[in-house]
Formats: sequence, structure tokens, C-alpha cells
Amino acid sequence: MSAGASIVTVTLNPSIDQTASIPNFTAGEVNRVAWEQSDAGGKGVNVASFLADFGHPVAVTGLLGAANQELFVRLFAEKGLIDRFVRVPGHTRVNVKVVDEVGHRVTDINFPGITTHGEDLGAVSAAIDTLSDEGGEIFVLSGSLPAGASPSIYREFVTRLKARGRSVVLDTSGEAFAQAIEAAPDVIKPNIDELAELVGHHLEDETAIVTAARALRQRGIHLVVVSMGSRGAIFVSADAAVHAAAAPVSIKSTVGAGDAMVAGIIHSTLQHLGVEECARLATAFSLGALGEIGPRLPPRDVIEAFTYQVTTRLIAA
Ligand SMILES: Nc1ncnc2c1ncn2[C@@H]1O[C@H](COP(=O)(O)OP(=O)(O)O)[C@@H](O)[C@H]1O
Ligand SMILES: O=P(O)(O)OC[C@H]1O[C@](O)(COP(=O)(O)O)[C@@H](O)[C@@H]1O
Repeated sequence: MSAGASIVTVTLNPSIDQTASIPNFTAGEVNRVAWEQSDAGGKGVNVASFLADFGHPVAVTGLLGAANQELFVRLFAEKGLIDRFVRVPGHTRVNVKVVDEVGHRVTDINFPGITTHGEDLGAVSAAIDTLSDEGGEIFVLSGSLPAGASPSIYREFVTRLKARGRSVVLDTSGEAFAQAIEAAPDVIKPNIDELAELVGHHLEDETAIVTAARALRQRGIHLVVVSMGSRGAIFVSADAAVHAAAAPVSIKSTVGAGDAMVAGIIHSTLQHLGVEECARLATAFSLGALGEIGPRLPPRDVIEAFTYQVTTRLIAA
């Protein structure tokens, strides 16, 4: 392609993440905001931004409200992201992230987003085809769907991309996730709740998680990564099942930790790392996001240093 982006992220429901710092945040009470910060966000936008930090050329597409696109346009320019977002009338949603630095908790309030129409989604589909023609190799489909989008849309995208021989990384939930699994994306990164919802039962221990992940691998998914918040993540590939975790030095905000893990997985894959090294580096990406307010990563050398804090363990068959 002209600008040479081999990675494309698709965000159908981006967001402006408005962080509100509220010490001792209490539901049901009047809470006062100490300081605030707004960032362009949404899962695919974050993954693209993090990969750009590691020097990868990335194109971004999806649906963007024309009425409040400034933060996004600025981010795309700062990070050198190739902007193929389809503009739609109205505002991109604003998701509120309440950071309580006293209670050490983050509360996410995620809005449904704009209501979309068939022609907008058709334009995104066309943008994906064009980006694939132009040399896109790895497509990342991330995040919730806006109202009006069919839950089959990710399945359709996965099917089209795989028919063109492209790799697909999927990070979503609910019905859209369940349907997309049928088209066998190459990599998935559900968190443990999303995986439990998919398989329809509680995953009580590591064995249950690995069993569920291996069943998904049988359906053609090469790498299944199950993230578990403070309990780390389990990476299941053809070669092994690996648990990776670290105790972060400080957690400023959990926003973007999952997206950082997705970016770390893609970066590791492009470096041809094995599953254990991938688990280590992807976890270091997440640690990086935890130490920043909003969806951000620290400098690359800080993330590389974090790899030494990560403990990996091979899970016995
Ligand atoms: N409180 C925490 N302590 C340590 N690591 C964490 C914490 N929260 C998240 N992480 C790291 O970030 C990764 C992704 O976080 P998680 O909350 O599971 O993702 P998601 O936001 O997609 O649900 C985890 O697998 C873990 O490595
Ligand atoms: O599309 P969803 O599932 O509503 O998630 C959107 C939110 O997730 C984020 O991408 C952060 O995701 P993670 O914390 O899972 O990395 C935010 O930027 C955004 O507000």
C-alpha cells in the first residue's frame, strides 16, 4: 500500500475516555472531581496507538462521529496512524473512567455509542477491503458494537479477511464474540468473564480455563489468551499453555491494560517470539498501561524493563 500499513485496527465503537479523579468515590453520594483528562480511545484505537509506539505502521478504520473528532485526529497525527475512519453524523460516545487514587479502584462507565446504519457499516467493510488490497496483513477487530450493528458483523469481517488470506485478531464480547468464533479468527483475547459467558459456565480454576481455551483451538483459533486482571493471563498455543503475571509497582488506571496486551501479542508475533516470551512481553505491555492514566504506554525501554518483573509458568498438560 502507498503508506505501507501491514496492521489495520477496526473500531466500530470508539470512545473519548474521560478520566475523572474522585478520591474516595462513593456510589449514591455527591462526588467531586479533583482533576480530569480526556483521551481518544476505544479498543482498536488504543491497540493502534500502542503498536505505533513500537514503530509499527498501522492504519485505523471504523466509525467516527464527525461532531467531536478533534482528539482522534490529533492522536492519529501524533502517532502517524493512517486514518481511514468513516465519518458519521453526530458524536462519538464519551466513556467515563472514575479513578479513585485513595480507594485504589477504577470504575468504567461505558456508553452504548452512536446508532449506526447499514450504509455506514458498508463503508467500513469497503475500507477494510481497500486496506487489505493495499497490503494490510493483520486485522484487529476490537471492542463493542454500536447500536444498530448486527451481532454477525465481526463474523462477516473475519470470514472475508480469512478468505483473502489475512490474519485476524479479535477482542470483543457477548453475541458478537460468539458468532465471530464460528469463523475462526487467528487470535482471541477474551477476559475470563467473556470466556465464561462464551462457554456458558463458570471457569473455576486454571484447568477449566485451559480446557476451554484448547476447545477453542480445536475450532481453528491458533492462539487463545485469557486475561484475568490481577491474576495475570493464560496463553494457550499449539506449543504450550503458559501463565504470566506480575505485581505492578503502581496502578494508576486499568484502562487500556487489555488493549496493551493485544498490542503486545501482535508485536511479539511480528518478532516471531515463542508463546512464553510472547506471554512475558504482552504482560509487560499491560504493566505499562497500568502505570499511566488513560490509554497510554510509557516509553519502550520502560516496557522492555518490565519484562524482567513478569513471572511465567508452563501449565502442565
Ligand atoms: N490489578 C492488576 N494487577 C496486576 N496486573 C493486572 C491488573 N489488572 C490488569 N492486569 C494485567 O493486565 C492484563 C489485562 O487486564 P484485564 O483486566 O484482564 O483485561 P481487560 O481490560 O481486557 O478485561 C492482565 O492479564 C494482567 O496481566
Ligand atoms: O468497546 P467497549 O467494550 O465498550 O470498550 C471501550 C473501552 O475500552 C477501552 O478501549 C479500554 O479497554 P481495556 O481496558 O480493556 O484495555 C477504553 O478506551 C474504552 O472506553
